[in-house]
Amino acid sequence: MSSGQESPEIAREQAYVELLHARLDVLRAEAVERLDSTLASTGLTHQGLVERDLTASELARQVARFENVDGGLCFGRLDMAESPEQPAEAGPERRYIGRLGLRTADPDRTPLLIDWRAPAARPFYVATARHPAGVRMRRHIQSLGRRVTGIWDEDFAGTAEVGGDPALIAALDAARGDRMSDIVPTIRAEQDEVIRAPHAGVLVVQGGPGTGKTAVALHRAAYLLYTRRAALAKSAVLVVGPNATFLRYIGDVLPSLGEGGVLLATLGQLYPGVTARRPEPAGSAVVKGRLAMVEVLAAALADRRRPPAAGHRLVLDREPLDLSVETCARLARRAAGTGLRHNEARPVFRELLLDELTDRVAARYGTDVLDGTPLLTAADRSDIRDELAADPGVLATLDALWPVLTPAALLAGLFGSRVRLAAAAPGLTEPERAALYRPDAPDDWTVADVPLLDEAAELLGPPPANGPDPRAAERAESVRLAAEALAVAYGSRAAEHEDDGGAEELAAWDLVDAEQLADRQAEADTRTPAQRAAADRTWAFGHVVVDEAQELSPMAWRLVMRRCPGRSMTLVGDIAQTGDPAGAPSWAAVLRPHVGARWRLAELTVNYRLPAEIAEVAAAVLARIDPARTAPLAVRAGGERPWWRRATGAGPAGLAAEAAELAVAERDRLPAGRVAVLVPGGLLAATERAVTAAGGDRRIVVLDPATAKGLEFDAVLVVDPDRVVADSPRGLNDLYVALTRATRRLGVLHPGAAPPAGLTGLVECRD
Ligand SMILES: Nc1ncnc2c1ncn2[C@@H]1O[C@H](COP(=O)(O)OP(=O)(O)OP(=O)(O)O)[C@@H](O)[C@H]1O
Repeated sequence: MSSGQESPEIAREQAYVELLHARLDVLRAEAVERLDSTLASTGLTHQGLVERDLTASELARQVARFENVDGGLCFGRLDMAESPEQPAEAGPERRYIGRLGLRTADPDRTPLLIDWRAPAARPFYVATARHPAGVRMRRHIQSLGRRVTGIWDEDFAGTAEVGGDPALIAALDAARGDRMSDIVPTIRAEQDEVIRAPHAGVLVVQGGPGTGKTAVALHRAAYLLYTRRAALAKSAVLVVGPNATFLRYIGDVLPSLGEGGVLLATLGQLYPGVTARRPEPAGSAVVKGRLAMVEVLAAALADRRRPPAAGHRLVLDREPLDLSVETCARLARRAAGTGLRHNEARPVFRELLLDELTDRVAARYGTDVLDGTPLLTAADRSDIRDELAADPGVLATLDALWPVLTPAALLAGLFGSRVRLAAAAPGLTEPERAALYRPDAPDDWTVADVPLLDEAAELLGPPPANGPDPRAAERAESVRLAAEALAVAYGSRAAEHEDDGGAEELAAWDLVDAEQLADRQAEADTRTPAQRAAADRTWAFGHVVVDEAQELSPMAWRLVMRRCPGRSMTLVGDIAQTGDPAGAPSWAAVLRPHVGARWRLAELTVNYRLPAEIAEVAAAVLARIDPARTAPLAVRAGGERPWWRRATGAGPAGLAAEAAELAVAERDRLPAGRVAVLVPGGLLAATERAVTAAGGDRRIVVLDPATAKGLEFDAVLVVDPDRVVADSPRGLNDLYVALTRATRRLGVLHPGAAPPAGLTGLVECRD
């Protein structure tokens, strides 16, 4: 690896990188200027305003893209082997690889930088000495901001070093911040294959901790947004993560690759209008996650339509009219028989009820004594029906026998009543029903309630609309105007396309159609597709990524599958890390109900997070979870042995104080980076207090293993491993998660006299 200013090659690359930045600066300045003048335009007509908003949001996106890729713009170079197609005088082809594509401003529009996702960049990731993929020399370019700090060449013509990768090792050895970084300069071949896999269908990416599943899933999202821009920019990509801490951790990766427009959400955020904050006892989460809840909800709905035991009485023209249980049940059966969802079938039930009541009222007038024909004409009957339709008693009857229901009302009604639970869930045991019973705060939801609300919304359908939409004509006019605006925007599109031509470009006319645009304009709606998707339960995402997918319950899978009817999905996870008792026992079991056997499995086998010494400790725990599973291979050795220490402090407060002291010492050993104290849930509050008292700062975090899932830290202290295991039916998996979070140092604080059971490879620390 060459480094330092003195190398002439570095100076040459520095000059090229400066040229790239100069081009990027020009493009950014142009975009900013166009954005400013677009926003400053005034006195516009309705159509002009629509056009302005459209252009402004597209330009703002471009500016953000240019700004986000500024650090580490170019990270590689390929010198291609000579090919017969290449004119001899042109010399061998040279490609610079970077975070986006750039071309010269002249009419030739020669490529200056190739987007890492373009096909032309692929050899950078897959070329090997044995299969050079047309590459003669691959160069890794390291930089700090705009300054080139080092280069490293792999010469596939066989004269220089091949193997190892200082750029990768430097990336892995770097201190961790509180945000994940992108890995575009150092993506490995097995990861590249997953990233560029065809978009269609369900792809499961299984891999042990630290194999780059999260990184790969996010880069795959960026890749799909690049290659399928037109479709995905409209339909948006959804990334589902296990908790808010995790989403914050990964939140910078896509923007650093120049990709916004992706919705990151936890499962608890996937039902618009609900924020799932209520804590959930483990027992009820398991029951709520079971597939049996589909039938429970359907039975709860049927229960809400059950006729009263004594039938239903209403008063019409001061005379009582009784609907027997059989009559009510017959009407309900016929309405349900339409196959419509509950709220959608209400107008049908209403018609049936009106028919029944009209017959009954008409019968009061009797028939002609001579020929037995009804005394009322068809017109009379029609008048009676109209009067009945407006009668408050009839409306009350409709509400009693076929009420409009919201998902929240159905669920709160079920959980709030032991009687309703018994009627709807006879197949559950008494303790399981007791776990669901919740009489207080009906509108306070848990994460496990969210898939149930979604299921209920599917059963119920939207509440019925009343009459024709008076705004229909107004809207039709808006759609017409918006279509005109789009046509203008399309006609005046910039000729400049800065990518290497390998993918479709994102443009306004790809993002919206006239109808969407009209909606936006009518409501002054400047939301992106991702923002609109977040507010719409029925949104069909173009691609869905689920991280830590092993944690989803069967009910949660039903919700996620509904968000992606096209089944273009990337599911990443590790069955050995399943901590949620409602989570996945195997990928096949999880996916069978939704896609049968039509899914592909890709495995990642190399561990980029753990040094070999820590990986060895974790591997022994993995063998206890499932002896058939192979631990991923650590890519580097750290040189520091994981340690354990006997806790001497008395009780939880003593243990917490000792943990805090050790955490502060770990932090002080590290020049930069972060320390995590991973404790059983019951010790969280005490340890947080103790860390603050011991002089903790932002570089020390206290978490339970479930929240630490997916995260990583320079040093990790696992407190009371036996209790971590004992705390949950999948406690060993939780311990495995806790032991696999450290990039450099791992310590264990153990209250017992003997060394921690089942943790091999730790050295005792006595000082
Ligand atoms: N090719 C790579 N180049 C540089 N760093 C990498 C590479 N692949 C993975 N990493 C780094 O390894 C670490 C682990 O990656 P990631 O969190 O994606 O793993 P994971 O498989 O999702 O782990 P877990 O199962 O524990 O959540 C991250 O710091 C990531 O940036």
